[in-house]
Amino acid sequence: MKQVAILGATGSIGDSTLAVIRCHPDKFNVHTLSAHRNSDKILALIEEFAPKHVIITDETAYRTVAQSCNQTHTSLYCGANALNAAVQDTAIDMVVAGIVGNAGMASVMSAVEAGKILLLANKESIVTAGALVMPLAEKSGAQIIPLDSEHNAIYQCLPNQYRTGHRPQSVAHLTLTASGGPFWNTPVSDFESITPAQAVAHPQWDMGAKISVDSATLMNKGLEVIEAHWLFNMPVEHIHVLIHPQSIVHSMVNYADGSVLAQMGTPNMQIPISHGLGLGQRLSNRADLLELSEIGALQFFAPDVKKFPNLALARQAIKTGGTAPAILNAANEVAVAAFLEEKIHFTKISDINDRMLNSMQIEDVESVPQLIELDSIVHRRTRDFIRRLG
Ligand SMILES: NC(=O)C1=CN([C@@H]2O[C@H](COP(=O)(O)OP(=O)(O)OC[C@H]3O[C@@H](n4cnc5c(N)ncnc54)[C@H](OP(=O)(O)O)[C@@H]3O)[C@@H](O)[C@H]2O)C=CC1
Ligand SMILES: CC(=O)[C@@H](O)[C@H](O)COP(=O)(O)O
Ligand SMILES: [Mn+2]
Repeated sequence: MKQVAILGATGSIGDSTLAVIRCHPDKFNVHTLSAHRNSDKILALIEEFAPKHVIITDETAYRTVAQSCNQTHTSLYCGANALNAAVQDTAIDMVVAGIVGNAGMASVMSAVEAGKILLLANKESIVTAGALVMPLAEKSGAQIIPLDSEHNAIYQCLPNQYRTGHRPQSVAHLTLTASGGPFWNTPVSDFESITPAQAVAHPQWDMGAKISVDSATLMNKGLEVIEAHWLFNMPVEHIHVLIHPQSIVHSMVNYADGSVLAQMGTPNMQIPISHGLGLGQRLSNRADLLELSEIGALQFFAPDVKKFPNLALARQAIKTGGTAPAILNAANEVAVAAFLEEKIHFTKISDINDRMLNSMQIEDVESVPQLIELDSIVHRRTRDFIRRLG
């Protein structure tokens, strides 16, 4: 029986992880859960799974949950520091990193430091702190298994026993597929009027609001190029991107002999999560099975980086190195939140990212406290910049 901690249990990754775990009560025990603000949902999960530890990072939500929780088996804790400590519990075998944004970085580092099996969905943490996370995993023995569908696909197409953080032998390049989001076919002249409701309506995947907007601006693919750089130790020039609107081929590995291995499946996160939780065993789940005869044709196109500048900004950031990806990621978090709050137009997201990436001093990445401080500096500057935009 594997003891599992699910960080961000109330989100979309949390939902998909728990859906797989419900299919295998003999294999997994939900040891620890975390939530931020969704008190009703975490109360329902406490009732269903009776986890040993639950961490609520938002204080108000913690108080609400503490007043209503009558599960005697469960201990409740409040705040980010409690979360960082909880993931190091020696009883935990696997940590699912499903918190959205840089808020998940410290808990990812903590799980890696403790040598856990880390099932990584929270791409922002590796974008920001890849230079710290990967060497720490090497030192602690932590096994990092990507859940992000593209990176999980690549991981599945690499030889058995492949360990993340090492440059895979005989690989010419990696090909990340991108759905293109809801607007890859929309004329750029219509971008100004895109609403948050239109941007979060992803054509293929059912996901949280932030990643859905990132998919719509192609920043998600930019973050994924940086994520692939760290996870597979690949130079950015060897990480290609192809628009594939059907989201059936989740990514590919292009080997030196011309062979291309791809992983396919319906667009459902239960599939990569089952693969991660299974550690080599194929676990059943509730995702629809792939019927290629119903899909008909699979299409692939080159991305248009003029229309979607975020993809080029991400490549620039990783080539620049140091804190550049952290700055880009933090600026993007603020810009996406402002777009969702209808404070800025859709087109401003990449403008703001460009401005922040190209106006701040780049330093070497040295420590988590440095990155946390940088994150709050970029947040403040980006908010100020947005205020000045009017
Ligand atoms: N959804 C998907 O299919 C995929 C997601 N990912 C990545 O996985 C991560 C999660 O995405 P997704 O599940 O869609 O996001 P959601 O918005 O659906 O869920 C986010 C989770 O993070 C918690 N959370 C939010 N803010 C904080 C905070 N400040 N501190 C601690 N916890 C917080 C939320 O808690 P609460 O709801 O209680 O407030 C919730 O549990 C992202 O990094 C995303 O890029 C990667 C590939 C696919
Ligand atoms: C499910 C998943 O991994 C997402 O990151 C997904 O890939 C988003 O779709 P896009 O390809 O549109 O960014
Ligand atoms: Mn993805």
